[in-house]
Amino acid sequence: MHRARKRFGQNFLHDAGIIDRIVGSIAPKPGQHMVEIGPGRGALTEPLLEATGGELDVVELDRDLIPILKTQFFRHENLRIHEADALTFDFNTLVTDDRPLRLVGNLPYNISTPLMFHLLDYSDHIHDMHFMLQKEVVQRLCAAPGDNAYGRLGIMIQYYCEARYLFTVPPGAFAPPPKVESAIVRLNPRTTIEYPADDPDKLAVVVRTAFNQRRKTLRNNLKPLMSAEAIESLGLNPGERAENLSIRDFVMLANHLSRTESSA
Ligand SMILES: C[S@@+](CC[C@H](N)C(=O)[O-])C[C@H]1O[C@@H](n2cnc3c(N)ncnc32)[C@H](O)[C@@H]1O
Repeated sequence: MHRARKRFGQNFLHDAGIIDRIVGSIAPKPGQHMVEIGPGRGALTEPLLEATGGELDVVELDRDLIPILKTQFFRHENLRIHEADALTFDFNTLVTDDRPLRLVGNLPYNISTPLMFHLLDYSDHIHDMHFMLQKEVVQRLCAAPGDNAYGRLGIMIQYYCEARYLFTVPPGAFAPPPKVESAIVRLNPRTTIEYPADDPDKLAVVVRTAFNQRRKTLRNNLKPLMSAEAIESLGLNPGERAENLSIRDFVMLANHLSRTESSA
């Protein structure tokens, strides 16, 4: 018998109603290229295989789960089991035709943020991603300017993806139950970025610096990068706080930084 491992963030789904609701929101169809990250003991794998007509890629790190999955799904010859760390896995190796990937995962909470950033590298090949995450993380991913949860994570992810909070999942849906509530998020990589940054790395720097001390103004937080006059010249109020700026505002600040640095 496989014992749930804390190290791998193993909280297995066992509530049939919640599993149905998750798969219903994903709405997988035959012929689509679904990929599940962290299949665990197969709670989502089974209905995903059923919906796609038997084709699925899964990426699982815990090597003790691999033989269990192989035994459980031995009839499914189009289930491809990859024993790998999703954080370093090259998702391009799964792209073998013109079908975009649809990613699904009840993710270990400790890897969720780095994993989402890793997956952004493949966004050209991804149609959508549905993840179960800690509720607070989903709130941050989907937050709008002015929300308490609005900050670095939401801005950087929403720059690349549309993010939607689908629903909350209580701890009792898992065995063992986690200490916190969870939620399902849908991320759709944008086909075109409305306000592109000249250099996305500069956008990351500006956002990080602007939120350095949340209660402080742009004038104060951005001092190491630009003057209050420069902020004003972009039509922004230096007395404003970062939490009230739109993604477009951050892009303007980042582009100002790239342009002044390249002309210096
Ligand atoms: C929260 S459990 C979910 C299991 C199953 N999908 C479910 O819903 O019951 C997370 C799963 O991700 C796996 N995992 C943890 N870290 C991983 C990583 N870096 N790469 C791939 N899988 C990982 C764990 O072993 C576990 O099976």
